[in-house]
Amino acid sequence: MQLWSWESLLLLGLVSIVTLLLFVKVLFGGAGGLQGRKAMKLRLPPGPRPLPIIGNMHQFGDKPHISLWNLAKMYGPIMHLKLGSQRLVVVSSADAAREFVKVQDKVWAGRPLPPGADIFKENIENIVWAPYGNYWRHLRKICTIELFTSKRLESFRPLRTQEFSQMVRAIWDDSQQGKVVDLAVKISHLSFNNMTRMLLNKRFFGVNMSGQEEAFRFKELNTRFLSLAGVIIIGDYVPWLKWITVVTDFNKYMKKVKADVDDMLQEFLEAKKNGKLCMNNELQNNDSTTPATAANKNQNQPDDFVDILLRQPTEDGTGHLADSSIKAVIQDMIVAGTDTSSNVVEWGISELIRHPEAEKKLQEELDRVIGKERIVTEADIPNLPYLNAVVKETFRLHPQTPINLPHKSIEDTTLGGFDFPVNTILLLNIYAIQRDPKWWERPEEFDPERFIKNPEINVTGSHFQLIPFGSGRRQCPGMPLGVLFVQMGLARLMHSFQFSLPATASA
Ligand code: HEM
Repeated sequence: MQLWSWESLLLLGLVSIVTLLLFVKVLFGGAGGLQGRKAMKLRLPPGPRPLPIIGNMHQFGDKPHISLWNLAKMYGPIMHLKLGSQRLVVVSSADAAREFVKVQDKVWAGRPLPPGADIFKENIENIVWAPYGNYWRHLRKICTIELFTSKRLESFRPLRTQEFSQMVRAIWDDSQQGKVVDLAVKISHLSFNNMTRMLLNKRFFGVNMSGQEEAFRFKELNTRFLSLAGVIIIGDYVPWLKWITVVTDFNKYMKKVKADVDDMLQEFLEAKKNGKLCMNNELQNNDSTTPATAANKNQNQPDDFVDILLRQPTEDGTGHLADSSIKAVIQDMIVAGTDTSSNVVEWGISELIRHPEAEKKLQEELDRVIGKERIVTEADIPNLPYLNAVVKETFRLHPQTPINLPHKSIEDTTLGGFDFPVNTILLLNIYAIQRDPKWWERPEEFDPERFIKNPEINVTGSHFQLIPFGSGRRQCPGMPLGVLFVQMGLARLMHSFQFSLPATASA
């Protein structure tokens, strides 16, 4: 099935706009309608002039982070735009970001509805899209005190070690057989396995795995679902153009993807409840890093996330978390936590290949601290400053959400001398912030040394010039896991292999 791009929807929308433009102009008297009069009283930030009906939608382009960055160079770090009738504030500097998500953290902790929410007409149960309120707070609390504690993450350490060893082994085996190794696929499967083992105690990809087809289907469905989250649906912003998604069958497509993902998650949940989802022992027995017997495997198996979620109460304490909420959380973790993490490792490797002096330096550090006789462990990470610098520099140049997930104001507010009515959408241009020459010398260059000189700058959300996980109440709850995955991914790969460009390729 073809995925509809927002451009094609926009094109269809424009056709109808042309025919209706005249009518609307007469009806609302140009900019003098109620919206217009209200806007005149508000002190709004500068920004490009919106067109009637579509607002600034045409200025987003196919790389909105770049288009918005270019606009910010003209209009400043706090910029006002419109998507249809929806107000947006686009923030492109670290100082302004601090004001919005630290000083006014709570005011901007809302989320707009996800794309196409109107098509589904269901309560939103995902953490990612849940409105700011009791339900979202309850799920975040479960994340903080149950799922992402250091103790819990530590309990999954042997499992992560196994998965990393399996990846290294698979790359080695393929290369020994003269096969072309698709590193991106290997890292992506590793990330998926890592996550599904933590979530469901289920491993999808790898040698002798029976469920490859199921795995590809699940992963493909999730990828489709993720791509839908980034689509701009014209009817969400121009309500009288909702019919476009009906005539183009786009709403049917969205419903089908959502239903397929839901069916699959329901299957996993049922299997889990009936004790039918279980790791096979083949991995354990193949792995040289963990002493293995069938008996100690079951004994050592930590509770997975679904085990924990099944024990959680509802937010009002009257029962257990509904299946629909548990499925939404599983989906959040897979969609938000797998490709994001593996993409950063892939970018890190590609930057190191293009900068052989940095690759050499990292390998010398690994050889000096770990040596050739043992593998890198998570306990080694604090002793690897150059690795940490490479990781931060990769997060800086390659943020996985170049424009942060949208936030929304939950009340009227004033900031920097500007007025923002309730329900204004906030977009942080992380890409622009992390390349701002005010903070970064030669910002386009991959240069881990900048973090050797300033080791105190980190990604945890208190240095606003580096916020790949966002900051404030809505900050990524999976950050500790994401960072660990990238650190270990780069360390294990760089400790095990020498990467270089083929003689015919250029950096
Ligand atoms: C390198 C890896 C990752 C990156 C770069 C990343 C980045 C982000 C960013 C930028 C946000 C939006 C923050 C905001 O709205 O201000 C976010 C939200 C979120 N992330 Fe991550 N993330 C990563 C890994 C993970 C992992 C491993 C998980 C879970 C297992 C996860 C789960 C979530 C969830 C549930 C949210 C929504 C939070 C909310 O709305 O309250 N992420 N992530």
